[in-house]
Amino acid sequence: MTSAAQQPDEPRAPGAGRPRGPVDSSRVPRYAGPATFARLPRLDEVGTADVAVVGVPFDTGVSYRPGARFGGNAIREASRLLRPYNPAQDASPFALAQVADAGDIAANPFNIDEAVETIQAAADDLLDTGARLMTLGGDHTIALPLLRSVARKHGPVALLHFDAHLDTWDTYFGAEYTHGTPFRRAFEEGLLDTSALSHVGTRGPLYGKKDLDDDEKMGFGIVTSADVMRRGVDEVAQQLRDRIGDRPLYVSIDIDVLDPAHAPGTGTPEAGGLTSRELLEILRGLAGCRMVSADVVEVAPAYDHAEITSVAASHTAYELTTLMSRGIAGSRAG
Ligand SMILES: N=C(N)NCCCC(=O)O
Ligand SMILES: [Zn+2]
Ligand SMILES: [Zn+2]
Repeated sequence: MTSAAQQPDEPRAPGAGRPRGPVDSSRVPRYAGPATFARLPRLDEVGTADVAVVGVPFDTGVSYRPGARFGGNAIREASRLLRPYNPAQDASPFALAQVADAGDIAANPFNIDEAVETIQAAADDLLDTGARLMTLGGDHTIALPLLRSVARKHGPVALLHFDAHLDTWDTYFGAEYTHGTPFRRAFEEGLLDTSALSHVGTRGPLYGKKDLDDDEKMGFGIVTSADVMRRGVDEVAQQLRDRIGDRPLYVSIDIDVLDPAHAPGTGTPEAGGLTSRELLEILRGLAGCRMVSADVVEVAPAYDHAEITSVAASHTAYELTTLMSRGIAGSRAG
């Protein structure tokens, strides 16, 4: 049996009342009960949310190790230890806005085209309620339908892409929808504001120099993993903020942006990555940007140890959620 502290309150009318926060971990042990993100209420318990945390258990687009279909639930499990006040941003994200767990999108694992359509339709439905999305992947293929959905609402968006990889390749085995190609498709479809596209944490071997030439022609700027080390997180965050300005911003975080020491549980690991401390600090430096939705992808728990990767991913999603909640509270205050 669950305790009273886990029972839903009365449903919250759209836009009304105080946000319902997480289960109180001083009353109900944090390891008890179902694992929603940060022990927040389910979306159906609160009716409507300012930020909807949604899982996309889909990994049919991978080119190497499979298993990111289990990433969302691993992040939810690891997120049991998150607490309601975020000192690094001096904010209580779940009090500033209603954040709720919208469950998983049921994407067809045997048909990528159909899965991409299903993911977009589900994202459209959530965005149409007025929510911003905090998506827990899934492999990086899912960024394409998410960007389609966000661009349908906001027009072409600024993109901040944290990843070891460019993910602007053309095709694999002739396939257009894969985890290495979402941002080329998004560029071709006009979903991106090409004056504000950045990769952060890029590193590792490529197929050829042309990969970089193509990427630059699409408008991307690159802050490599070594750049972050040499220049430091504050300068990097400042440069990113300047580039983004007040454009609607989509943030896509492939957990393999972290060094394999910080994120072993992923499908295409590359040496020489960011530390989790660097990633979290750069994200905190984005306060004030108009982040309209975000994803954390490529967590593959089968290769993880001691939840290293899913803990890092849960804190990453927590910082992103805090940024969105602060933005929502700020725009409410006028
Ligand atoms: N999006 C991720 N994680 N990886 C893309 C790697 C593509 C490749 O195998 O070359
Ligand atoms: Zn990657
Ligand atoms: Zn990626």
